[in-house]
Amino acid sequence: MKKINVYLINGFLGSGKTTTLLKCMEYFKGKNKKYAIILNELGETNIERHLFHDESLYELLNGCVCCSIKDDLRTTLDDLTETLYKENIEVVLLEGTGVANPSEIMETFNEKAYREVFHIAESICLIDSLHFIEYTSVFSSSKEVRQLQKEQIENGTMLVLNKIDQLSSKQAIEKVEKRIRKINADAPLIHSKYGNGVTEFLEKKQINSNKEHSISFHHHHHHHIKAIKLVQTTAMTKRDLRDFLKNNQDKLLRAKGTIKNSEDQLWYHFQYASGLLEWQKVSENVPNRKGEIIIIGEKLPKEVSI
Ligand SMILES: Nc1nc2c(ncn2[C@@H]2O[C@H](COP(=O)(O)OP(=O)(O)OP(=O)(O)O)[C@@H](O)[C@H]2O)c(=O)[nH]1
Repeated sequence: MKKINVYLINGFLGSGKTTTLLKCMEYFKGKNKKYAIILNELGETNIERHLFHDESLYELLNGCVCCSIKDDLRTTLDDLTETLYKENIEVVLLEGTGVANPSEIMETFNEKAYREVFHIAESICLIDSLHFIEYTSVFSSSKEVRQLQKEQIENGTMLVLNKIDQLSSKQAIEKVEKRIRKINADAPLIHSKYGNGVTEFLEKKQINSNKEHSISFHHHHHHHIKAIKLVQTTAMTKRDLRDFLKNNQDKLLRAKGTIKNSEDQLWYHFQYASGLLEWQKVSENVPNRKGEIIIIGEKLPKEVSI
């Protein structure tokens, strides 16, 4: 039986994984290939669920805990295997958490039971061009963060230097590339803005070969990045949130969520990555909606309130 092609989308927090996943979904839709999505989210709820309508969606919600992800993934893959053929699913798109080591995921797919069904077609590693140097510098990042990024890049079969629009000079791009190449000298590398170019690469590759390639895993443990989920119980203004993020910027790597703004009583999704905060008005109406904020960082206190 023909194996199901799996596309892993990894990369550090805020590097553009979801943006790229959405582009991949469009691509496979255009090819009339049915896909299932596996989201490996931090925190207990998937904040980005609203981006995925009517899709075959599976969620791994405890992804940040080293190793427990394997059990979660096995359960998901067992469920998925049952429905794959019934629903004619040909492709699986899996987005890792920004802080998971992709080798855990690859190792699970490589177990005998799953190897017979699935084939990892590509392990796409997104890199945030603007912050990569900072995130891998001994002066501005922790050992855990550096190690994690190294593992993600080592395990990529395709490297995507994303957010290239944020780098102003050729020299800056070369510096990032040089550092990436020290970690992974062989995988093809593309420059990208908002995940553009990834599907074109996949298309070209598919035309050139249908051969299976073997992927080796590089695996280390131990990182102390954690996610905290906050439920919004009291009214909040956009400014409250902005102040909170600003005051905690040294500890925060990423935040996202949905909140009700007490000024106009409207709901907003927000994204905070690399120090930048973006808002998007919520269009869909969900009865009894609750505000939710996921913050991800190092050295976060046990309890946080905004
Ligand atoms: N300027 C710029 N912004 C980008 C680019 N790609 C993505 N973004 C923005 O960066 C933010 C994070 O992008 P996501 O696609 O959510 O990143 P992610 O890797 O899925 O984030 P996590 O799931 O938290 O790890 C969003 O606000 C995107 O719109 C890019 O190429 N350039």
